[in-house]
Amino acid sequence: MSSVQTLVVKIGTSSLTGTSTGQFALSTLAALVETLCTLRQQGHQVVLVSSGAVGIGCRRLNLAERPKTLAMKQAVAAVGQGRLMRIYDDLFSALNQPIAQVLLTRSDLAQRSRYVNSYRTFRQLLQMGVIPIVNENDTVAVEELKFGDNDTLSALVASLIGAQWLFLLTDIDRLYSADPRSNPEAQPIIAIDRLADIQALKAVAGGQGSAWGTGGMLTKLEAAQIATTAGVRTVITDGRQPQNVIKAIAGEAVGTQFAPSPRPSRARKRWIAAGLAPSGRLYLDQGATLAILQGGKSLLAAGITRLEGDFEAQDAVLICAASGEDIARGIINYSARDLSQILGRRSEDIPAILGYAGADTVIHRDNLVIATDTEADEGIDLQD
Ligand SMILES: Nc1ncnc2c1ncn2[C@@H]1O[C@H](COP(=O)(O)OP(=O)(O)O)[C@@H](O)[C@H]1O
Ligand SMILES: N[C@@H](CCC(=O)OP(=O)(O)O)C(=O)O
Repeated sequence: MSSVQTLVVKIGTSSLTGTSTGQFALSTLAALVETLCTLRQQGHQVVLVSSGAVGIGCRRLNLAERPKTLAMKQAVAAVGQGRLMRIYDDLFSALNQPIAQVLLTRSDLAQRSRYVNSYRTFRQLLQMGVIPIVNENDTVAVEELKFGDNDTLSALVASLIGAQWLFLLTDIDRLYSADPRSNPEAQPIIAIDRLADIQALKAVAGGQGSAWGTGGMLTKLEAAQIATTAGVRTVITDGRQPQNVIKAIAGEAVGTQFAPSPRPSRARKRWIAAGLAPSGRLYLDQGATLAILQGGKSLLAAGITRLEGDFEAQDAVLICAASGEDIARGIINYSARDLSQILGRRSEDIPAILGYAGADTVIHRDNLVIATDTEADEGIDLQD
C-alpha cells in the first residue's frame, strides 16, 4: 500500500450534536477538524461526509423532533446545511485548510456521465489539497432518487474515488454482536474479514438509530459491504475520538475493521452494482441462468421468461434465476414495452417484431454484474 492514502471519513448526526441538547458538539468537531488537517499535512487525501443538516436545522428552528414530512425535512435541511458549512469553514479556516461543499443526489451517481463528472470534480479538489465536505442534497432529492442515509452515500463516494479507507464515525466505539443499548451481553466485534460475515451480522444489527441519526448499524453494515467489495478498508469507530482515524491508519486495532475484498470489482462494474437503483426485474430460464453464471455470456431475449417493472432502455434491472433468487444486475438495452414483445424470441427475429434493428443482446456482458456462486463462502461478491 502506498504511504499516501485516500480516505473518506463520515460523521453521523449523533456525533456532531449533543444527544440531549441537539447543539453542536464543538469539542468533537474541533478534534475532527484537527485530525483531518493533520492527515492533510501528512500528504493524505481526505473527503469528509457530514450528516447533520436536518438535526442542526431542527435546532435552529426550535423543533422538538425530527420532521416527518418530506417537504418539512427538505426545508429544515436547507436551513441546517448552511449553518453546518459555516461551522466547518470557521474551524478549517483557523487551520488554513480550504474546504468545498459537495451536495449529491442518487441521480448524480446513477447517470454514467454525471458519475464520471463527479469523479473528475473530486479528483480536481483532492489534487488542489481541498477537503470536500459531502452531504446528500436533501433539499432537492426526491424519494426515488435518495441515497437514504449518509452511510451508503459515503461508501459510494469511497468507491467512486477509489479510496483506501472509509471511516464511519458514530456514537459508539465499535460494532457489537447485538445493540448494546438494549442488550448488555452484547460482545464487541474487532475485525471482519469476509463478506459473508457482514451478511450474517445484518441480521443482528438493531434497526433503529439514535433519536437524531437514521439507520443505526444496519446502514453501516450495508455501507461496509459496498465499500469492501470495492476494495476499501472500512472502520466503524467512535466519533468523539476522531484521532482514532490516525491510529487506524498506523495499524492500531481501533473500532471494528472490515477487510477489503481481495478481488475488488472494477470501477464500471462497481457503478452498475451500487450506484444504480434497479427499476425492474427479469426472470430467466435454466439455460440463460447457466449461460450468464457459468459461461460469462451476454443475456439474450430467448432466455427471459418474464419481466416486472416499467423500465426504459439503459435503466438498471435485477436478474432473477430460474430458482427464484436474484443473481445479477445489469443495464438493459430495451424498454419494458419492447422487451415484453421479444421475450423468449431468437435475436434474429427481433427486427421483424419490433420494426427496428435493436441490440443483439438484452444485456451485454460488459454491463452485467454477477453475484457469483463461486464466492458463496464470502457472501455476495461482484465479478469483474
Ligand atoms: N449491533 C450493534 N452494535 C453497535 N451499535 C448498534 C448495534 N445495533 C444498533 N446499534 C445502535 O446504532 C447506533 C448508531 O447508529 P446511528 O444513531 O444511526 O448513528 P449515526 O448518527 O452515527 O449514523 C448506536 O448508538 C447503537 O445504539
Ligand atoms: N443528509 C442528512 C443525513 C442523514 C443521515 O444519514 O444521518 P446519520 O444517520 O446521522 O448519518 C442530514 O444532513 O441531516
